[in-house]
Amino acid sequence: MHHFTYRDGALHAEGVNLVDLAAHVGTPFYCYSTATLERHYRVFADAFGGRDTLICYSIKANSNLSVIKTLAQQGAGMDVVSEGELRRALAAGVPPSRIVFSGVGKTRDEMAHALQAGIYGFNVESEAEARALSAVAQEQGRTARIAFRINPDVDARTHAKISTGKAEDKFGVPWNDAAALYALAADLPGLEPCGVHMHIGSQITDLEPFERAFKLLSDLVGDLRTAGHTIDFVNLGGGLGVPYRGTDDIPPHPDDYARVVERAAGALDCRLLFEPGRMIAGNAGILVFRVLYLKHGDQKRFTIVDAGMNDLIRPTLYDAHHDIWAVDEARGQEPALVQDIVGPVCETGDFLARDRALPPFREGDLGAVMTAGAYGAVQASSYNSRLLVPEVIVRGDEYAIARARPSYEDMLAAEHIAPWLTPRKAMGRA
Ligand SMILES: Cc1ncc(COP(=O)(O)O)c(C=O)c1O
Ligand SMILES: N[C@@H](CCCC[NH3+])C(=O)O
Repeated sequence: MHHFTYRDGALHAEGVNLVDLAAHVGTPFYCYSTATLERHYRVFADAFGGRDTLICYSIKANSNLSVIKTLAQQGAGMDVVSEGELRRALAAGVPPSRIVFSGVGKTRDEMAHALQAGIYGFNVESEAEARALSAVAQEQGRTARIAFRINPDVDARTHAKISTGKAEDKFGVPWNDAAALYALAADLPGLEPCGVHMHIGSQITDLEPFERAFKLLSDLVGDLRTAGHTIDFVNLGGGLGVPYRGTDDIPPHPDDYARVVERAAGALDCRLLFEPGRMIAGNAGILVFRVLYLKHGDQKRFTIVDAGMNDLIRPTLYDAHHDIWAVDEARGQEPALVQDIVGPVCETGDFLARDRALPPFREGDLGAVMTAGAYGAVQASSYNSRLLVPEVIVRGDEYAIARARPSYEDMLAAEHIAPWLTPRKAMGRA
């Protein structure tokens, strides 16, 4: 459920009319709903009511500081994958004790920074990383709480590019190596192997892979405890899918997901950590565009809009489907036309929708790409020297520009022409 609805003939984000917002901010822009962010966090948290949980919102899905702070105020911890994300979480006032650090390629500097900050723990993805973290912790005289990320070789039945728990994926350590790695970590100075982590992929719409993976993880915890390790938390990662096609592809409800967790890991007597990203932010954001031109090719009708693959790369990268709505309600009720919605970027793959029956947009119309709150703005670029897309957050009738569109001056000021390219003044030599 989200808070983007039609009122008085125009699409609103909560109480804010998107026609007015577009006039103030200019298009394209992302728009986030506070109420949806809060609701999704609550639905997820409430599914585990009564349990000792730490829900670490996965910042990579949407790392806007206002989004992070909105969730932190609900009690969310954060899952970060870089020093940049760690700094964002800290800047938004998230207590370090609620932050976990994931990722296959943490640098020693990043580890040092996170250790100094006093984070809850590290998800460690290789023996080499465990050794590096041990060395960094020793230098600082600190102890790093760690969970090895276990690769269970389970097919998450999602898009190949966002599946992370198969043996051929770069993530985690092989299931069969786990016992030896925990034994090693227990011997290495500066490490406290006290958790187990797993994250099998993203946009998962089927509970069965979760069930299989969590069961394996639970068995592993039993084995590790028998081997003498104190395991006080299990981190079940994120991955729960969201509906991208209106009401056609409703993924499992967090309550059903919670039942799977309970069945597989409920008896473990330890803290449960989660790292949901998309499930919290996906439906809380839209990308608003304006139609520039209409063009009828030999075979197709193209609606050329001012948002492109640099602003939202998911359709290009994963052939992802996003619903597209007209901001003008009346336009949305006219008979649909099959068309491609394409951006201005000079790439054939620059499209937001292909061969889709959509409203008969006209020049100047506003449209909204739905379910764009996760992996949207964070994956935007300035390809074709287009200005990085701004982000707006709404709460009730209020809105705030949470990240402003840079100016062309900002864009040019970030670069320096190599000195040898600027002709030197004549030195007065004969
Ligand atoms: C380690 C880890 N945790 C959590 C997430 C968040 O996943 P999702 O947005 O699908 O919930 C990801 C991304 O897939 C991840 O790599
Ligand atoms: N970027 C992907 C999700 C990646 C998940 C990261 N572990 C998407 O847009 O669907």
